[in-house]
Amino acid sequence: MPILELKNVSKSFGSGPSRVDVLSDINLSVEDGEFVAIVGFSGSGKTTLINMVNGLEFPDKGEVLLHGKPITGPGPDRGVIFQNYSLLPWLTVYKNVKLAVDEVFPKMSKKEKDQHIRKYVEMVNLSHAIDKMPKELSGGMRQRVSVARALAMNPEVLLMDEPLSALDALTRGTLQEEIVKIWSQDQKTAILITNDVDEGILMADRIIPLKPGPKATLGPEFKIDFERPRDVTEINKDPQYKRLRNDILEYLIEVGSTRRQVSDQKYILPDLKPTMPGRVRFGKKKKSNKVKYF
Ligand SMILES: Nc1ncnc2c1ncn2[C@@H]1O[C@H](COP(=O)(O)OP(=O)(O)OP(=O)(O)O)[C@@H](O)[C@H]1O
Repeated sequence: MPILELKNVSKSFGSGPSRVDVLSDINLSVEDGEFVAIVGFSGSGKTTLINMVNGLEFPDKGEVLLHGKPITGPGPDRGVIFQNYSLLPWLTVYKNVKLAVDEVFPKMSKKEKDQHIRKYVEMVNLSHAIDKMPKELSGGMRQRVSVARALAMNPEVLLMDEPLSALDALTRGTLQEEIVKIWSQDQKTAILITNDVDEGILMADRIIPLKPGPKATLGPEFKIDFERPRDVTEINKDPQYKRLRNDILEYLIEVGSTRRQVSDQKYILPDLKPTMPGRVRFGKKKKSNKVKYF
């Protein structure tokens, strides 16, 4: 059974003339341990989609199921990393992580808890800053704390809503690497919301475009089967990577322009920036380096 399923999900906001039909007929099935990226235009409904998985929003139609049961609210089985860090400014790095750990593991001994917190802070390379306040940290460091906090809760599913989009390319590359490393070590299931096709290709097993709304729905999936750990330099040189990237972008641009003809809503295209400099390697190893198309 898939760990997560969205079945015929539709979601609107408001009523009467101000009603916005954001998502329509969304179907998604995610297997345990998979890394899925949902890529789409700004304003197409990506956050609404992830909020339903997180239990912050509920579908008007259809159902969102975790282990076959409807999601009724947020829970420790799902860890979320947002774009805007969401750290408590009056707590140190250690205490920001501890707050989450206290909530999820109330029975853990003081010593175990301390080791647990330090392990995750170490995992994101922030041991040297463990007693610093958020205001003393750079954007990338703050986002690392968010990653450590989400992972220290040991969720089954890691939900990431454009977690790296505010960061510079180098920090972004390093954090992409760290997230994939931890995902592969801890065998988590991960859902990444991004507007960056390259990020999806480097990190995920599958990319699913969200067609822009109104009534946005999921498009055909693109299987990403590059060998892991993924070497950015090697991938950048691979003609299959270029083909795959072009196919996804072309698809997004095509559905974007079709939708614009039937809607006056404005969309911002996903990132079309050049690929990052080759420095990092991504995730666990896979047998084949063939790219599959569906
Ligand atoms: N609580 C709400 N009430 C009314 N409208 C909403 C609400 N939440 C989202 N919307 C609308 O739903 C649409 C999709 O928003 P959403 O934030 O899900 O898009 P997104 O793809 O995540 O955008 P971005 O990439 O810019 O973050 C937008 O038109 C937004 O104004």
